Amino acid sequence: MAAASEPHGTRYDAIVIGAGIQGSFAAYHLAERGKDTLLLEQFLLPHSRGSSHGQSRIIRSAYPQQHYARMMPESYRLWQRLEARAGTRLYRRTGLLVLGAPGEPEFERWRRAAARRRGPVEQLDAAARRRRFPGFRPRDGGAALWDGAAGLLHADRALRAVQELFRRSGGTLRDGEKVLGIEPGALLAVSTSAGRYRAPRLVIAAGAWSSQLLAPLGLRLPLQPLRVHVCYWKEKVPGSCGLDRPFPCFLALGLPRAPHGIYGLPACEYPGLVKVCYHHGSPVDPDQRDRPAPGDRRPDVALLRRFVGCCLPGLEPEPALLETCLYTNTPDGDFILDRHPKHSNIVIGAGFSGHGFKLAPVVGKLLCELSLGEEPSYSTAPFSISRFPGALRAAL
Ligand SMILES: Cc1cc2nc3c(=O)[nH]c(=O)nc-3n(C[C@H](O)[C@H](O)[C@H](O)COP(=O)(O)OP(=O)(O)OC[C@H]3O[C@@H](n4cnc5c(N)ncnc54)[C@H](O)[C@@H]3O)c2cc1C
Ligand SMILES: O=C(O)[C@@H]1CCCCN1
Repeated sequence: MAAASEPHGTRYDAIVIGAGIQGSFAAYHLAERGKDTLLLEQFLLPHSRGSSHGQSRIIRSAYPQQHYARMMPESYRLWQRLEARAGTRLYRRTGLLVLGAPGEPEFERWRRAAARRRGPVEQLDAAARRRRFPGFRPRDGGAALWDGAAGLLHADRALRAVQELFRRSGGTLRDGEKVLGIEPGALLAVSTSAGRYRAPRLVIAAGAWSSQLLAPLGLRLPLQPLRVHVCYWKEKVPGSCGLDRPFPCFLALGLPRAPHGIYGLPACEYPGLVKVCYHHGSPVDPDQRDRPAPGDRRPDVALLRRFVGCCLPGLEPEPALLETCLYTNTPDGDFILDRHPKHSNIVIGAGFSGHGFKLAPVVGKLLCELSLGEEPSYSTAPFSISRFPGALRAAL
């Protein structure tokens, strides 16, 4: 059914704010369910100012938390379905090495989770790791897990594909249109820089900008936008660390000077350049992302130099390219997927804490189910707003 133009704003069945990967998947699921859906994006698409740009994101089943591991089989299936429908390749299998040290608490958490599930994640002894992956020279006495089905997702291409399918399912995508105000109610209203729209349900998936939209709705969530440096390192031997080489994605845990972990992916978006980054950043206003504070000496880049120099002998230990991206972190690193505590027809998807891309097909489905008032396919208890009592008090 086409959206109806009314004196108080064009009417839709659902409005989604934010055309990053989470909002785009939420909108796609709503449109697939026959809902006349409007997806609003403040920037002209494509853009690189949020969290979903670039050409590589890790996808893995290895997860220390059950609530994510349980969603991964369906997420892989939905990515496959998207590939088939869009007729484009989004997933490349590379495997994932999880590097750590026996007895180190974080690594043990991953190891116990892998053992409990008896799934696709196996232990790798030091000799096997050296033989199969000579490009890695981890610490003495180190240990490894191997997730053989893991790989990478082509992020920009995936975002384009899901937005295209959303449109093909009858959805309306309006970019370059910033949401300026939300009036709650049974039929809520959304005002933008270019118009006014009404709908009985709203999904807010505004990434690092979420707090700006939620504060006027009485909700103060502990969301911290972080500027993250994305560093690329040149192979010493051309072609040695590409997608077709025994150079998998990796995650190095429990490093004394890098408590949040260091990760990497084979050369993919730029020929000969391997992405190796620190899984953390510095607090930032998302509109000032590209203006680092004076005196910022990039301590993350310094620790990456040391890591590359000692553990990845096939790479030049100086970054060849540096880009920026945004994380939006919660204090516990878990997502927020919930209804607004006071306005139940407003659903929030936020705080993806640097690990949300792989799960976006399932996250979008959950946001769609929550906004349709249905029982979600997976328990959303770990993602609830009530785990932040301060936010609730402010809202009610
Ligand atoms: C460097 C980096 C590496 C990562 N690596 C991985 C990985 O390996 N694996 C993995 O699974 N995940 C990874 N992630 C995390 C993943 O990319 C994010 O969790 C995900 O992209 C978050 O998507 P989003 O839709 O919430 O946010 P965004 O992509 O930022 O989308 C939010 C959108 O809302 C729009 N918006 C905001 N306010 C308004 C408004 N008022 N009006 C209209 N539009 C608005 C914004 O412009 C933006 O486009 C990584 C992230 C980064 C930055
Ligand atoms: O979600 C992931 O798999 C990665 C892990 C390392 C940091 C970035 N995100």
